[in-house]
Order: sequence, then structure tokens, then C-alpha cells
Amino acid sequence: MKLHFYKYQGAGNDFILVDNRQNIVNHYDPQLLERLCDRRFGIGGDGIMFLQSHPEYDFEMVYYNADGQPSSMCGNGGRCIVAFAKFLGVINTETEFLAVDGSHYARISEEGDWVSLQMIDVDTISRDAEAYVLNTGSPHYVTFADNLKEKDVYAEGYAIRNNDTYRAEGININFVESNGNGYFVRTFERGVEDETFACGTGVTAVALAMAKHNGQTGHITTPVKVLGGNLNILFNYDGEKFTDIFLEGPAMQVFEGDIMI
Ligand SMILES: N[C@@H](CCC[C@H](N)C(=O)O)C(=O)O
Repeated sequence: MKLHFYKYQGAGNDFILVDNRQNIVNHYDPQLLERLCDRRFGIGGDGIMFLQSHPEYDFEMVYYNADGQPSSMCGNGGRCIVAFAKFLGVINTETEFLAVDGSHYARISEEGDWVSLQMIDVDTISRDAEAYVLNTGSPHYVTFADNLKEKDVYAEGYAIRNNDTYRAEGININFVESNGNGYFVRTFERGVEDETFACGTGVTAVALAMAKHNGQTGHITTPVKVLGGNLNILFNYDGEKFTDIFLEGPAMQVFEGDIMI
């Protein structure tokens, strides 16, 4: 069977998108999904998503990591699937859709290339030695780094993600360095088991952890630079709970094609 797909990227976090409103493909096939995400034997991507119809929402986002396993929320994936929904004519410039962590509101520019996605509220941040650990839809470990440009993110991220505390469930490892008015972030992603060019739930976790670390409250906007571009995180923090969290940035269609499955 031939599968028609679209390829999107959001700040360099790249995804395969499939319009599965007619249930053309049974996606519960980890081996197939892993092959499609493989950069040598397949299309290539940090993850694959299926846009599904839903009776109560504009659509449902069904997300899998590059290892073919279903995962928790993907922030950049969420932004890309909103751009895809606009491209398909499923939505106009606003939407309410369902993802694995619940419903999400999002806005998209008329041009369809800039997406602002509301993330889940966060009220718990814990510490693991100097690092911050929190869940922004996916689990994240946030640690400071000097000379981040030169850091071996693969080796250090792999070691933390596979230590006794995190090996079983897995966690995404974010290294953060202040860069003047915001932060530079590099992320080792669970399920890709490698560094990616951006991680939306990851930069969100960094922005929240840094507000707590710096004792900032009120309405906060945090610009973050990642390997694949720039993202903004906007939120309110009353000292206990983070609310009205928005992740915003570019989401672009790169190409479309057919692949034999
Ligand atoms: N790239 C994502 C995060 C995807 C999920 C992650 N790999 C996990 O398994 O936790 C993002 O943009 O948030």
C-alpha cells in the first residue's frame, strides 16, 4: 500500500504528518513507524503524527516518537499539526484539539506558518541535586551548562536519561545557558534517544524552571534559542502555579510524498 505523507518542521524538530481522518492507516505498528522515521531507510523524522477526526474537537493529534512508540505530549509536534490542520482546511486561525495530555487551544497566523499553542498548567517542580524536574506534557530534566555550544549533549544527555532514576520511564534532558535576554537550550530527547534541533515541551520546561530559579512572578515572556531556530514561551506565575502557558514559533511544511508501506 502507498501512504501519502507530509513533512513538517518546527524550529528544526521534524515530523511526518498523515491525514488519517478516513482511517486509511492502522498506525498501531511500532516497527513500521520506526522505519518511516528512520533517516536512511524511511522518510526521516523525530516523530510521526496522525491527524484524526474527533466528535468533540476540531481534530485529534496522535503522536509517536521516532522509536515507533506512543509518547506523551510533543509541543513542536502540536504546533506543526495545527499548521497541517490549517493547510487541510480543517481549521481557520484558531482551534481546540485533543492530544494525549488533554485539550489544547492554539492560534495560527493567516499565512499558516506561526503557531501559538497553549500548554497544560504546571504546579509541581522538583529538584534532583542542582537540576529541575517537571512535566509540561512530557517529563523534563533541566540543568545548567557552561559553554553549551561545545557540550557533548549526546553523551551527557544519554548518561542522565539512562541513570537508575530515569531509565525505566525515560526523561528528556535539557541543557540551558543564559544568553542575555533569554536562554540557549539543547535537548536530548527520549524516544529519539538523541539530541534534536528543538523540543517544545523542553523549552517550556526551561522557561518555567528559570522563572522559579530567578524568583520571577507575573506575566513572563521568555525567548529561547535552539539549534533549529527561536521559540517564545509566555506564561503567568503566581509563585505556586504556572498558568496560561503558550509556546510560540514557526511551523513549516517542507515536502510531501508517497511511500510504500
Ligand atoms: N519534541 C517534543 C517532545 C516529544 C516527546 C518526547 N520525545 C518524549 O518522549 O517525552 C516537543 O516538542 O515537545
